Amino acid sequence: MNYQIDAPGSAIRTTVKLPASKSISNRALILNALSYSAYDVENLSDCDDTNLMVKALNSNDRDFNVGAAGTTMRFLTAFLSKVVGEWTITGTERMKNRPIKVLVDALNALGARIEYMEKEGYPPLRIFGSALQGGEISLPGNVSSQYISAILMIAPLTENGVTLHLEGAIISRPYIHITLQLMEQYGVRASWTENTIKVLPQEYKPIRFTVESDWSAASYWYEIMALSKNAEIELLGLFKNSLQGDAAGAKLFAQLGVGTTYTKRGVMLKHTGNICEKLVYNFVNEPDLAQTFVVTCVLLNIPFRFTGLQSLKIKETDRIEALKTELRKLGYVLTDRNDSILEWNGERREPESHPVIATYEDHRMALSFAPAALVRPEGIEIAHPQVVSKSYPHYWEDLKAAGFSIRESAL
Ligand SMILES: O=C(O)C1=C[C@@H](OP(=O)(O)O)[C@@H](O)[C@H](O)C1
Ligand SMILES: C=C(OP(=O)(O)O)C(=O)O
Repeated sequence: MNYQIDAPGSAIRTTVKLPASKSISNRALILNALSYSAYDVENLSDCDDTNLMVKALNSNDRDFNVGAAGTTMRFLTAFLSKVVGEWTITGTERMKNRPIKVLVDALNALGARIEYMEKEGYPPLRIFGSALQGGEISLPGNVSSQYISAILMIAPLTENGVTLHLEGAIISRPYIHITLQLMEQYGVRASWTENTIKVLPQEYKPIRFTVESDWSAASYWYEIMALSKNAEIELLGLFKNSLQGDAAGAKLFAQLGVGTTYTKRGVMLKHTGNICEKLVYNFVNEPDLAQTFVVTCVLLNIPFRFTGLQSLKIKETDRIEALKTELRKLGYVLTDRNDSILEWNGERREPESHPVIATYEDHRMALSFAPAALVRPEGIEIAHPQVVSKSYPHYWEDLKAAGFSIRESAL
């Protein structure tokens, strides 16, 4: 099934209840389990990745399938390695090609026993859970921060605590901060100096915890605002002092003419008319925002140079290739370099007469391309639109409520 999406017939005036952050939801679920909390996490995300975590933590099975959920795969691997028993964990075909060696090596060095069931370095895994010794180890910080978050959350429950020396550049750093801040809210302190994070043996304390709205999901509404001539959009449940690194999207969108006013219940977006001539930015701290800004910039005809994109190659799909291929269909020629830089200097070619945007089982492809309907008189057709459920299940309903027309079309 495809969706044909067309722009609203009149000005957009909408208030959106965003999904809750899946990053925070999945951490809170692990910390709730580790603190033996009797409270439910409030305002938990209803997205696939969080539902998969809930299902795994509440099941009596020994074999887990976490689908396409990266955080669920990585966090559960660490969690299960200290739960006595024998477990297996697998996921989608793509998940079986997303590397996990750095995490497995690190956990094994801390006393775990984890084996590969198929390909060395990749899921599925067999985990022989037991009490963990902990200790002092080095691991690369430049592949995925999720490995680091996964280890940190179980670190206080090891016999000797854990000291992590992070080698190389540290990518997705704000996600490590989210982990440490949530651990602190659950009563555990860690120290982070330069490239070393140290967690002593400690106990978690159960707390009542409410998840904030998802700043990554908010970015698609900022994109809609940037591409609209006349719109007023209110996004509920977002705060200036967010735990999420993707809150940085608000400042960056200011360069694309979108102003943010913080209110008691969220943010109001307004047009400012101040638009940069070229956008240059390093996305190493906010990799999930890259697709939003790439698509917004080309559609606004703003050349860009985006660096720090190295982790995009191992996400739900190779996002650098996916962006290049799909934007080419719309007539934009992007170039990439060193697997980490994506640029557009304004080069165009003849667009396809009836492009269909492929989504590669990547929610962010559908989420970031749908707003293109606002600048294309013929609208935009998106393949496999159901992929959005990975992080934002009610996206299409929210777009309809804002006035977009969304019709099913056959493949
Ligand atoms: O810890 C997290 O919640 C996440 C960390 C990031 O991954 P990497 O650390 O692999 O870049 C991000 O892309 C992902 O969507 C969520
Ligand atoms: C990369 C993402 O998720 P994950 O790595 O958790 O699958 C994402 O949501 O963009």
